[in-house]
Amino acid sequence: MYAESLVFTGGGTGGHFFPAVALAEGARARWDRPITFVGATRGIEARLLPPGPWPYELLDVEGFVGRSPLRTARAAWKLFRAWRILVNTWRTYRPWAVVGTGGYGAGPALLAARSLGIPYFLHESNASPGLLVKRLATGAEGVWCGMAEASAGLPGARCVLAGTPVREAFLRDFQPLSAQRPPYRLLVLGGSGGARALNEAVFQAAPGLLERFPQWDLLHQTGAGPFAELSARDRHPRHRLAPFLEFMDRQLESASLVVTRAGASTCAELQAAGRPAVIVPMPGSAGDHQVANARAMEAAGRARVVLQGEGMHLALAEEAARLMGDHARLAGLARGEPNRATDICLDDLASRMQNRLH
Ligand SMILES: CC(=O)N[C@H]1[C@@H](OP(=O)(O)OP(=O)(O)OC[C@H]2O[C@@H](n3ccc(=O)[nH]c3=O)[C@H](O)[C@@H]2O)O[C@H](CO)[C@@H](O)[C@@H]1O
Repeated sequence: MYAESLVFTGGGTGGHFFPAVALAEGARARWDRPITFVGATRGIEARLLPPGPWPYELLDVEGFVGRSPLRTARAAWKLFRAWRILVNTWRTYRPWAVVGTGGYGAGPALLAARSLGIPYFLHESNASPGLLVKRLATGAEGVWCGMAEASAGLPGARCVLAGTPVREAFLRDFQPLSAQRPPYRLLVLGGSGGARALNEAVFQAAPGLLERFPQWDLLHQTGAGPFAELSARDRHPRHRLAPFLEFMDRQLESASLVVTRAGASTCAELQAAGRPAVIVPMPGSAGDHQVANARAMEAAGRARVVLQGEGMHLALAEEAARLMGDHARLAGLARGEPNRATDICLDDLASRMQNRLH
């Protein structure tokens, strides 16, 4: 399945997996070349790849960041084992190129590509690059950056400012906010794994908001972990819960206001769909990139930012109420913009691969 194929690798979290899906969808639309995926058995990709259109291989690897010395050693051993599996296969069935979007799921394939001299490309969504991208950037044919700031952390790399690719379903016109009719939808997103602190704040803020705004309902994505416990708790009759949402393009389209974390893909999707947001960035993300993402959305007039901390449910309720009660203010934050990131990345890939032939 690998011979002459374009391999996509990235995962662990949705923020690393979905940009790989977006790029693979773009590549499928452009070229005839076989596409394969490599990911991790414990990443979100293990749940979302089957029964998709692409052949894939899942390897037993885990993350390094923030682990004890013992777990770091175990992660290193697993990475070595997975790398060896791919190197052995790829010596015979050599891929054409490898595209990695980061996360621990991308480690084995990118390292195997480097060992065998297979051209590889990287995508970094965040303002401050992740561990894997930092280590592998100088040997990459191209490093596609979601944000201009990322290139400062990647000296010597061939960086291209691309933005963060979104899936095909987001590359279309979205119904404008002005066409919506009641009931209006407040959508809460905690990122691919959910966000416990945000869940708590929403549970505290929701009853007051829903009482005050009878034309609104609330759909709250909790994350798979907290879902069962939260489902057992008392809540307002118009406060619905879901562990994970499929078809995010449609979920955003039917929302009038989104309360969310600031993962790079979520920000790119909000922008593509043109939906206003109140963003509560995850504190302590690497290099504080979520705060940077959230501030960039605010500076572009697409969102309001509430920082996590004591009493944040009050600030969140106040900010949400201000928007829910004033459609003109809400519409002012609905600034859609088509996403061109996939084309920028794949144009670069095509030209670099072409140059290698000459
Ligand atoms: C805890 C952690 O490591 N978080 C990181 C992770 O977050 P996370 O995985 O939450 O990142 P993003 O917000 O970038 O992406 C989430 C993706 O999952 C999709 N989705 C989410 C929820 C859902 O119910 N259904 C669904 O399809 C979204 O549409 C989006 O495509 O990657 C981001 C991008 O590198 C980083 O900025 C975050 O700091």
